Amino acid sequence: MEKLVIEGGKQLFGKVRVSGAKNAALPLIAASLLAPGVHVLHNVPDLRDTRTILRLLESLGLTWEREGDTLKIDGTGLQYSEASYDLVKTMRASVLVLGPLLARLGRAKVSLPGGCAIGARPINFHLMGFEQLGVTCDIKHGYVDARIDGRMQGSTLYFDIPSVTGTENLLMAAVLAKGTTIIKNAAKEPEIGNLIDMLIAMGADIEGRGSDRLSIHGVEQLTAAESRIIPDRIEAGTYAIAVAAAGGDAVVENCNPSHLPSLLDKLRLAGVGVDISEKSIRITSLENKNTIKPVDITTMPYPGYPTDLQAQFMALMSMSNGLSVINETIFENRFMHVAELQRMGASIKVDGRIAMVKGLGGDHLTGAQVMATDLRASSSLVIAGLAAKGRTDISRIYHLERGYEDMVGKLTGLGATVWKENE
Ligand SMILES: CC(=O)N[C@H]1[C@@H](OP(=O)(O)OP(=O)(O)OC[C@H]2O[C@@H](n3ccc(=O)[nH]c3=O)[C@H](O)[C@@H]2O)O[C@H](CO)[C@@H](O)[C@@H]1O
Ligand SMILES: C=C(OP(=O)(O)O)C(=O)O
Repeated sequence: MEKLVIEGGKQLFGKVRVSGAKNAALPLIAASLLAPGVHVLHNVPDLRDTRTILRLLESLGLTWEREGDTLKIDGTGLQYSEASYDLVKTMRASVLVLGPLLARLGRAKVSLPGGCAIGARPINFHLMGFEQLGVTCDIKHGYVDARIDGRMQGSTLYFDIPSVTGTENLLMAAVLAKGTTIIKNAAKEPEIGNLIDMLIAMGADIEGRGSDRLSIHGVEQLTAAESRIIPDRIEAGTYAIAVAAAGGDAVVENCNPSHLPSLLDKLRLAGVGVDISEKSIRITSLENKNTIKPVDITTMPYPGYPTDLQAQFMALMSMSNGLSVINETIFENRFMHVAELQRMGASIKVDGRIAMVKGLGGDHLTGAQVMATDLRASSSLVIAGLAAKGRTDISRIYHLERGYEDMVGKLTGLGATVWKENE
């Protein structure tokens, strides 16, 4: 297994280019199950998770080829097969094949993902939605066995909590259903807009893009199309926070600042320089390094503060000059990074879903041996390691590789001293 080593304490300068979004690439790749022919996707990041979903598609009879960041997926050879536990346990988003398989074959058998380090993460909303469209879903031997004779029938669905992959799964099911499906309290994350654009390019009829009420008028068939994955807002936010924490002056390029309203506001409140243009964010944190102000955050569905940037902001707040309160409302167990940040000198107390962070100033963190527990917990340790004095060794970086393309190369390009080593 590999670990990541960082010699901290260096400010970051220059430019870093953001890759395509993991959380958009996964549903768009799954959507290629919906129609035969060659689907062309541009700006696809090469990540552990995108490789996993492509292996899953291969197991269902699809073929694909990659040239640079362009992926061509041939949806013609689709045949019924199970999505096995071995694949699903490494990536929960594998459940995204359920909707398209039901739409095209009327049958899907997908391993239940189970919980993960950040929470229980049930998929009851997905299953309830499919059942309302006429599907029978049985849970047997750890698998969801879902089937319907003929086409699904459009219906009105309501989510108790807006679920991102739930909305995506039901969108992909409803596009080929008979009649109209309405999804109320749908999630509004930009990745859903990206999926809707792809589905419309394939011939789907969807209204309400960007709102929490989606109307999907089912069509009889879809055709393969060409789409582009949006920039990864979480990767962009991670590098923006990294520059704020380590200090420096750098431009996060090829991103969409309008997808990060809450983070950019919070960084400004923390005293960090934030200048945005259409496709880039310049972060300046030169004199500020020792005067980061404490700022509270509460994670919320989009456009609220994203849970996927909570751990990274906590690393920054541990270097502020005061008390900040972090309220995690989305996942019940997303504070696994706290104990590791404490090993680096952070002062954080957790009470249920609230973390109280006592910032001890910009020069307080010290490098340590720490362990990554999930994807974003890992990136918060990277941020702390960049800002800390001395050497930080982060083990289990396979978590990081699920969602960050070439992080070592990108940080090195900003002037950081960072490398991978065998453990
Ligand atoms: C691949 C992908 O896009 N992953 C993202 C997606 O995950 P994911 O789609 O799994 O997260 P959801 O939006 O579904 O989860 C939101 C909340 O709803 C709950 N819930 C969800 C579904 C369900 O059937 N029952 C239920 O109770 C969850 O436990 C959670 O508390 O959105 C999360 C919230 O922005 C992000 O952290 C993940 O990075
Ligand atoms: C939680 C995340 O991903 P997933 O839903 O794939 O676990 C994430 O991207 O931070």
